Amino acid sequence: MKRIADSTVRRLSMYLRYLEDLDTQGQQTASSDELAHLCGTTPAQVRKDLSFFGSFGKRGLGYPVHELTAHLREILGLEREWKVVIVGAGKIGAALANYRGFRQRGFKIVGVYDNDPTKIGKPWGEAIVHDMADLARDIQREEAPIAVLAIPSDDAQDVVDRLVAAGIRAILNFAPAQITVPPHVSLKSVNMAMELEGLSFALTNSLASQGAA
Ligand SMILES: NC(=O)c1ccc[n+]([C@@H]2O[C@H](COP(=O)([O-])OP(=O)(O)OC[C@H]3O[C@@H](n4cnc5c(N)ncnc54)[C@H](O)[C@@H]3O)[C@@H](O)[C@H]2O)c1
Repeated sequence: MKRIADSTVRRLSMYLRYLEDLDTQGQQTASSDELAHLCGTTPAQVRKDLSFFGSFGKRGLGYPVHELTAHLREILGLEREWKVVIVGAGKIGAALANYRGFRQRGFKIVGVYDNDPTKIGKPWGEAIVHDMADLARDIQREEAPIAVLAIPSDDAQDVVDRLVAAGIRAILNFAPAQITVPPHVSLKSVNMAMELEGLSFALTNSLASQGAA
């Protein structure tokens, strides 16, 4: 498998969302111009991104919406269900566990874990909070490949090491900590403050360019 940049994968997810909408509306084809316009990129970028994965669409006719939707779902590995465990039954963990969009897109939360004795065994939304002591056993029994980490930074690396030892292959990390994982494990860290800094940059530069005009 060729190494595909994260930015390309993010755009594929975005193309997929718009294509699903177009498919639901019964639209048969979509041009690279249309996809670029919907996704805030350029037609050349759309063609380049999609050309990584073979030749879709015919020149002048655009991309077949239904077929490309199916291809993108396959490329992104969304043809199957992925089991997910959440570590940290706090505010972020609760928001994630209650988000129905994950289930709709094929991510099934199979367990929520915490080390707080006042939370363990208590109902938590539709789930029950499990003891960290059961984490490794449950991951192996469920064959869950994905973990979401929603605990404070202090223990983040220790918990990641436990997750990796238990067989987890991909981690979505919310803790603002520098985490390391072995090469066979994929790690994505979410940082809302960095996203806000991106917006701050965009605002600052658009204000600067308005001022310069
Ligand atoms: N990525 C972002 O943009 C973003 C935004 C807000 C918060 N955060 C971070 O997300 C994390 C969770 O935030 P929160 O507001 O949900 O915190 P919270 O205090 O509400 O919940 C944290 C939970 O983790 C549990 N916990 C602590 N240590 C544990 C361990 N070793 N094993 C298992 N469970 C453990 C606690 O008992 C608690 O239930 C924090 O690291 C926070 O800084 C990230």
